[in-house]
Formats: sequence, structure tokens, C-alpha cells
Amino acid sequence: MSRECTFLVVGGGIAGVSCAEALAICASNASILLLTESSIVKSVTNLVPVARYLHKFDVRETNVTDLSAGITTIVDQLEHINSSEHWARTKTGIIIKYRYICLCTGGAPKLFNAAKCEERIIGIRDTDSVLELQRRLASAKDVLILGNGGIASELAHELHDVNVHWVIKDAHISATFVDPGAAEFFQLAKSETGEELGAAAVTTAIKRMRYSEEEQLQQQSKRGAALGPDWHRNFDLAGGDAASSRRLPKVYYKSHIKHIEQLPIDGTLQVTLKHEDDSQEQLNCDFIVSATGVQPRLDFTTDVPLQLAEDGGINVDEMMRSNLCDVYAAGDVCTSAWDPAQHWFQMRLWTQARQMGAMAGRSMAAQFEGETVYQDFCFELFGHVTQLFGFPVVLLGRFNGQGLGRDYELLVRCTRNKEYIKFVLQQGRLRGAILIGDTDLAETCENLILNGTDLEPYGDDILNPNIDIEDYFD
Ligand SMILES: Cc1cc2nc3c(=O)[nH]c(=O)nc-3n(C[C@H](O)[C@H](O)[C@H](O)COP(=O)(O)OP(=O)(O)OC[C@H]3O[C@@H](n4cnc5c(N)ncnc54)[C@H](O)[C@@H]3O)c2cc1C
Ligand SMILES: NC(=O)C1=CN([C@@H]2O[C@H](COP(=O)(O)OP(=O)(O)OC[C@H]3O[C@@H](n4cnc5c(N)ncnc54)[C@H](OP(=O)(O)O)[C@@H]3O)[C@@H](O)[C@H]2O)C=CC1
Repeated sequence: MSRECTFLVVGGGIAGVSCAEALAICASNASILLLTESSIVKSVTNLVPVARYLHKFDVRETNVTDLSAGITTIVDQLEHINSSEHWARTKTGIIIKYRYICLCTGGAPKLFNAAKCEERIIGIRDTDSVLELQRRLASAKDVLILGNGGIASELAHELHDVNVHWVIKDAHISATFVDPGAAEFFQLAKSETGEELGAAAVTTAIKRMRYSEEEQLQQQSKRGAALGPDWHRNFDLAGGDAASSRRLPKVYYKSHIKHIEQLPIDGTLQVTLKHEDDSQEQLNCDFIVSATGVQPRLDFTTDVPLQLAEDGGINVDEMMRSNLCDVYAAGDVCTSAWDPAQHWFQMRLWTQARQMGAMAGRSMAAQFEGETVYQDFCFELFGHVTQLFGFPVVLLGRFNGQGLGRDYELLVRCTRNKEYIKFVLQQGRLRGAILIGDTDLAETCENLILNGTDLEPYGDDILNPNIDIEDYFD
């Protein structure tokens, strides 16, 4: 059996669907085919602007047949691409002749490797994996979460009726997203949940510090698309030990797993942790959630090797082109290999999957129509809107001083249990910000970063709670 199309998009996650939708707008007369291994695809809904270039949105699961008019679909798996002859073959043997192809095959959890105990180590990616987590939780008393990024932070907050052992390499929680100050803010808020907050609790503190000082202070399914914002709202993540319901997760800082052994009697895992000071500690758990990042998914072959980045992603240029002729890539499967703008860097997130998918769609359409297209403005500024430990969080620019070396200052305002605001300043200019709580500062920060406004003359007043900085600069 064979099919023919102008544009072939592979993957029904947010990148693939955004790409196909952009094509349906920009090249409405061309044939667009979406090839995806699951009949459930993801699309963006309820897009709400948080600032000029920053949006929050929900992700909807729909059946492939409900996609916009102009997009036809095949539920199958890509097996091989012959880029020289412009055709692809699926697992069931369908040959698809295409003019342009975009690979949006996402990623898979990069699991902690422990020989003989694999069966008790799980990752979270799609609905199936959460159902598996739920199944194991039902009879579990102790769970070990390994990793310190998005998934670990969400699970540490959401799991209940189970003892949570959270093992992290760093000196503070949620290190991929926040700094030690924000981590402490979250932990305090979590431990005080339900308690009455006294007057002292809402005192605001402002602190400015050099980076180096701060450093001294802290010594149906088939495999489907990745889950997304608020996925845990749809699942009850209760364990099998109601007695532990109110206990906070136990965090093992600066630690890593040295050894795991499965006990013969009941299959429990006996885990030996090694701490930074070389001391060791043993704990038992029913299973481990390895929340240790993603690796790009490339379960197909190509006639000419794809050029991959160090992290295993397909290298793409600013037009989302790979090294193969007329082969594009977007989302978690790709790695940006262009010279990034001053305030942008790649993180494997919904937002970027959507932006890259749409960019690939526009870029392919322009190539087809013989038009010129420029890289979208969204790649000028890193922006991420999320929720952590029940708080709204906005991350902008180089929010953790990424790539700034030691040459920057931090200005922090913190109101316990209410808000945490951190400005990353370099030579008086705002280079990044962490905004936790309902701060209403996202758009102002976005402008300050993009305009490179000199904030030196305002000193610490820039975060003075009695001064409305929105009025100052709008
Ligand atoms: C638990 C969890 C929570 C998350 N929470 C957030 C969040 O709050 N905010 C945020 O910004 N990001 C979040 N992310 C990250 C976000 O989900 C991903 O960055 C994003 O979904 C990537 O989209 P994608 O389209 O590139 O890949 P995916 O969503 O993985 O989609 C890839 C698609 O390709 C298909 N596919 C793969 N191989 C083939 C093949 N050979 N043939 C055919 N089809 C194939 C898959 O079935 C899938 O449909 C979360 C991720 C996880 C796992
Ligand atoms: N709210 C949100 O925005 C959310 C986003 N996501 C996204 O989903 C994807 C998957 O999430 P997640 O798995 O949490 O990935 P992340 O990349 O967010 O975090 C992975 C964490 O695991 C650590 N790690 C890696 N290898 C090991 C190891 N062998 N032992 C111990 N720790 C290790 C990393 O440390 P180090 O960095 O030092 O290597 C890092 O702290 C990510 O792209 C994430 O951004 C997920 C959930 C929520």
C-alpha cells in the first residue's frame, strides 16, 4: 500500500499537532498527513496571554480524526526514511511519498539503570505510565523518587498516603527550575499548609547578593504523547498507607544511589545511598520513580545518518531543518543547533514544543511556496509558565543565571507563603527572573529584559513592595 502527500508530520504530541496546524494555515491547498502511533493526539486549548510573548494554556487530548480540516492521519509507526528518494515506510509496510517531512517523535524517560531491579524502576511519560504508577502505589508504603526536575517536584507534592523518599544530587529541591531561596520558600509553604499564618509570616524581605556570596551561603492505548500541565489533576496518586498521609517527603540532599538489591521475601528494594561526605545510608522502598530526564526518541532508521547533538537530539537550525534534505524536526526530539538569542535557551517543555512545531510548519510551507520566512520572535526570550508546589511560577530569560558565569547580581523579594521574586541582574540590566505567586510582574519583566533597560539608578527600590514597578515602567 502507498500514500502520497506534500507534507508528512510524524508524531501526535504538541509539536507534531502544532506543526500540522501551522501547515494547514500556511499551505492550505497542500496535502498534509500526520503519522502517529497513537490515535489520541494532543492539542493546545485555552491559550491565555500572561505577558506579550508568554502564554499559559491547557492541553487537550483529542482523537486524530477530530483534527482540523485539511489534515489527514494514519495511526502507525514510522520505521524508515529514505531522504534521498523522499519516501518513508511505516511498521505495517505503508510507503508514504512526501515532499517535506517533519519529525516530532518526542522523547522517552531516561531511566536510572540498575541491573536485576529494572522491573521495580519506572518512569513517567504518558497516560499508560501514570496508570502503572497508580497501580503500584495502591499497595505501596514507601516510594523513592530519584531526580530533581519537573516530574520529581510534581510527585513530591502530589503523592499521598505513602512515605516519599526524595533523593537529589543537589543541595536544594527543584534545582532544574529554581534557586535555593525559592526552594526554601516552597518547603516552608508546604510544611505550613493548613496552619494559620501569623502577622510575622507576611513580612517582606528584600536581599541583594553577588552570585559568589550566594554560593558561599549554601554549601488505549499505546505509547502516546507526553503528559503536560496539571496531568496529576486527573489521577488520584494515593499510596497504600493512609497512616503516612500527612507526612512530608523526606529529602536526601547531595545524595546518589550507590547500590540496589531486591529482597527475596517480598521483592522490596533495599537501596544504599551515598552522601556527599561519603557517608552511606540504607532505606527500603516498594519501587523507584526515576524522574531523571528525557532522551529523544528515534525508533526509526534513515538512509543517511541524522546529525545528532550530544544529548541525542536531532540537530536543527533556526528554520528547524536537520542535516537531511527536506527533513525537519521539532519538539523534544530535536536540539537547537543555531546561535541562540541572548535571552533564550532550549528546555524540553510544552511551550517550546508548540513554538518549534509551529516554526517548522511555517518554515516548510515557506520553502514549498518559495517564500522567505524569519525565525519567530518567541525564540528571543525564554519563558515558561507552570505550577510548582501549588504556586503559579513564571520563569523568564536566564532565570537561574544560566550561561552568565559569575558576573551577575541577584535581587530577591520574598513574602512568606505568598510570593518569591528573583531578579537576575547583569551590569544593571535584567537578564532573567523567577516569579512565584500572583506577582503580576511578568509583562514588566519581559519588557525590561527585552529592552535592556538600565535599572542601576533605581537600586533596590526596583523590588520595593511599596513601589508599583508596573507603573514605573509601563
Ligand atoms: C509527566 C510530565 C509532565 C510534564 N509537565 C509539563 C509542564 O507542566 N509544562 C511543560 O511545559 N512541559 C511539561 N512536560 C514536558 C512536555 O510534556 C514535553 O516537552 C512535550 O510534550 C513534548 O512534546 P513533543 O510533541 O515534542 O513530544 P511527545 O509529546 O512525546 O509526542 C511525541 C509523539 O510522537 C509519537 N511517536 C514517537 N515515535 C513515533 C514513531 N516512530 N512513529 C509514529 N509516532 C511516533 C508518540 O506516540 C507521540 O504521539 C511534562 C512532561 C511529562 C512527562
Ligand atoms: N512543571 C513543568 O514544567 C514540568 C516539566 N516537565 C518536563 O518533562 C521532562 C521530564 O521531566 P524530568 O524527568 O523531571 O526531567 P528534568 O530534566 O526536569 O529533571 C531531571 C533531573 O534528574 C536528575 N538526574 C539525571 N540523571 C540522574 C541520575 N542518574 N541520578 C540522579 N539524578 C539524576 C537531573 O539532574 P542534573 O540536571 O544535575 O543532571 C535533574 O535534576 C523535562 O523536559 C521537564 O522539563 C516535567 C514535569 C513538570
